[in-house]
Amino acid sequence: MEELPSITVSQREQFLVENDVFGLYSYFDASDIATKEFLVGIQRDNQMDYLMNGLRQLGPSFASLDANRPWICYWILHSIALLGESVDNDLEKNAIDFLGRCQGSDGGFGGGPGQLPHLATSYAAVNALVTLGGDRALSSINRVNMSSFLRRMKDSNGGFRMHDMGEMDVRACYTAISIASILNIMDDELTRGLGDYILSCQTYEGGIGGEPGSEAHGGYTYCGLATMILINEVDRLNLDSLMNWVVHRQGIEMGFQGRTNKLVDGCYSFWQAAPCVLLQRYFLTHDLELHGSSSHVSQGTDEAHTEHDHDDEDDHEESDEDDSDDDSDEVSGNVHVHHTSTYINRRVQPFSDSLGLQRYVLLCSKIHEGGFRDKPSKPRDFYHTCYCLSGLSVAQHACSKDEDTPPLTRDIFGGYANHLEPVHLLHNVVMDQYNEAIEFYHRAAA
Ligand SMILES: CC(C)=CCC/C(C)=C/CC/C(C)=C/COP(=O)(O)OP(=O)(O)O
Ligand SMILES: [Zn+2]
Repeated sequence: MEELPSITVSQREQFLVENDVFGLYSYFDASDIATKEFLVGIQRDNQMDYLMNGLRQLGPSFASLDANRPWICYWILHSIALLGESVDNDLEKNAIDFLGRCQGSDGGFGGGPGQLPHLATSYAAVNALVTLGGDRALSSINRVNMSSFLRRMKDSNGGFRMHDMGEMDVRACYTAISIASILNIMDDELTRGLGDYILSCQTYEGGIGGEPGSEAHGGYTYCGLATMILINEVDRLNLDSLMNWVVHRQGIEMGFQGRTNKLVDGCYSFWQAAPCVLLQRYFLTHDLELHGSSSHVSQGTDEAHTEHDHDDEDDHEESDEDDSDDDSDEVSGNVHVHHTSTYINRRVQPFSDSLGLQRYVLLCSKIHEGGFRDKPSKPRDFYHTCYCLSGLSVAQHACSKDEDTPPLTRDIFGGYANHLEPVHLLHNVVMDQYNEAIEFYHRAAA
C-alpha cells in the first residue's frame, strides 16, 4: 500500500484553517443576495451592544486582564469611534475618572488604580482619552509628569523600557514616541539614538523584530515603522525589503499572518495593513519607484461615470479611469454621492489586496452577534474587535491618497453601509479625535 506523506503539526493547523476559511467563502459565494447582504454587513447594532456591555460591566473571566484595564477602555472606545458612535455623558465621565485613578503621581498610567506606571497602558490610556475627546478628557493627562515618566523609561542605548526596570523593546519605543507626539512633548532627549535602536531590529527578512536578533513580526513592524516616521528617520530603514516582507504576509486566506509560516489572524489586519498603507503613501509622496512601478496614483478623469456595485468586489484589476461619481450602494439601498472632482488623482493602487482583506475580516473574523475574532475557530474578544475594525478601516481607505479622501463604494466590501471612520495610521485613533487632540495640545504648549 502506498504510504501517505506525513505532515507536520504546523501544516495540519494551516490545512484546518484553510478548510474553515474556504468553507465560509464557498458558503458566501453560493448564497442568495439577501444572505450575502447579511454575511458582509457589520451588524452595527450588535457590535454596539457587545461594546457597550463591555464598557459597563465585565464578568469574572476578565480578572486575568486586571493589569490591562486602560487597554480594555481603549479597545472598546476606539471600536465605538470607528463605528462613528460615541458614549453618553455618564459613561464618558466614568471612563475619565477611572483612567485618572490609573494615572501615577509621578506620571504615566498603570494597568489599574495603584499599579506601576507602564508604557503600554500609558499609550492605551492616552489613546482612550484622545478618543473620548473634549477638554475634560484631554486636560486630565498630566503632560509634565508624563514627560518625566517618558524620560525615566529612556535607556542610554537609545531605546525605551516598558516600565521601571522593565524590558526594552520596539513596543516601548513606539508607545513612548506615540504619546510624546500626540501630547506635543517630543524633544531631542527622547529621540536620541532611537533610530539606531530600531534599525538594529530590522531583520534579514525585511520586517522588524521586538529586539535586536528577534524574528520579524507584524506587531513590532508596525511599532518600528511608525516610530521611524514619527521621528523623521524612516528613510534609514531598508524600505524595499520591509515592503516586500509585509505584503507577503497576506496569504491565500486574504487575511494577514504575523510572521513567516504562521497562521492568519484578524488582528494583523491592522498591524500589517497599516504598514502597507504607510509605505504606499510614503513612496507616493516621495515619488519613489518601487518594484518597477512608475506611478501608484490614479489618473482619473472628470467624466460622467458608470455606476459601480457589489460585483466590483472581485474586480481588483479594474481601471481607475471609471471611478464612480454617483455611487449607489446596492447592498444597503443607500445612495451616497461622491464628487469625483474632489479626488481626481487622489486614488492609489493599494500594495495589498484591500478588498480581499475586508472579505477575510467580515466573513471569517466577524461574529454576527457582535465582536470580532482571530479566526473562525476562536471566540470573540475586545482586542480582536478593536484591531479587526481598525484593519477594516485601513483597508477601506487604502486606495485613498490621504485620510481626507473618502473611499469609493467599490473600495468598501459590502458597500457604504459598512463605512468606518478613517484612522490616523501612526496612532490608531480616529482622524477627528486626532485633529482635536493636536489642536488642544498645541494650545496647551503655547
Ligand atoms: C502598541 C503595542 C503595544 C503593540 C503591540 C504589537 C504586537 C501585537 C506585538 C505582537 C507580540 C507577539 C510576539 C505576538 C506573537 O504572538 P503569537 O506567537 O501568539 O502569535 P503569532 O503566531 O501570530 O506570531
Ligand atoms: Zn490576534
